[in-house]
Amino acid sequence: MDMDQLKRQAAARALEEVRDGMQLGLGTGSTAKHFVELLGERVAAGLKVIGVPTSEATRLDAVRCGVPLTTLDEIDHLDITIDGADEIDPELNLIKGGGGALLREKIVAAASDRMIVIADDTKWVPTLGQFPLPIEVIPFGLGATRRAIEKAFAECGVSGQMAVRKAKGGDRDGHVFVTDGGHWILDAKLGRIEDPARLAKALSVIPGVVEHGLFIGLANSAVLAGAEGIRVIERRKPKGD
Ligand SMILES: O=C[C@H](O)[C@H](O)[C@H](O)COP(=O)(O)O
Repeated sequence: MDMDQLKRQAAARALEEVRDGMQLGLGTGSTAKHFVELLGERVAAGLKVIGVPTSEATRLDAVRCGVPLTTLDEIDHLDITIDGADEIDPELNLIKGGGGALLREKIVAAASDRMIVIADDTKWVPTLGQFPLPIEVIPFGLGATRRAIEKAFAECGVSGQMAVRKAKGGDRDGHVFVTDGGHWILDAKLGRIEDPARLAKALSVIPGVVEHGLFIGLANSAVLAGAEGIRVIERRKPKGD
C-alpha cells in the first residue's frame, strides 16, 4: 500500500470521531487534505458540521469539498481539530510546520477540546528532531532573532544549521517562503531534541519568533496508519501538561 493510501486510512479513522453538530479545526498538509475530502463526502450525505481552516490552502480545499466554514471570531471553541504532523513522539509531542501552517495550526489546536493527529506511521519517532524544526519569524531584525535562537539552542543542549525556507514550485519558486501570516520560516536541523518542552518555552519568549513547530501537550491522540493496520495512541498526561 502506498503512503497516500495510508494517509487516507488514518483520515478515515479520525472521521469516525466526528458527530453531527460538531465544530472542527481543519488541519493542513497532504494527510489533512484527505480528511477534508472525506468530510466533504459526509457533508454531502447530510452530516452537519462547521470547520475552521488552518491555512488558505485548507480553506480552498474545504470550499471545493463543500465543507461549511467559520472563524474563531464567530465561534468560541472547537470540539476536535484533526491535523497531520511531521514527527510524533511517544508523549504525543509533535513537530509541525513542514507546510508552513504552524501558526494557524497552533491557534486552532489550542482552541479545541481535542486534537487528533493523523499520519502514516513513518512520522512516529522515539525522539523529535530528525525533521528540521520550523520557526516562524518576523523578517525585521532577523540577524538578532537568529542569534537569540542560537543562544536558546545552546541553553537547551541542541545545535544545528538554520536556513530561511525557500518556496518550492509555483510563482515564488526559489524565493523566500512567506507564510499565510506574512512571516518567514527558519528550518533548524537539530537532529535530536531531548527536552522539547524546554526548547518550546525558550523559543516562545524570543521577541522576533512568532511561533515554532513544537506542539507540546496539545495532541490528545494519534491515528497512525501502517502496513500492519491502524494504531490509535492516546496521550497519557492530561491536556496542557
Ligand atoms: O504546516 C504543515 C503542517 O504542520 C502539516 O500538518 C505537516 O507538515 C504534515 O503534513 P503532511 O500530512 O503533508 O505530511
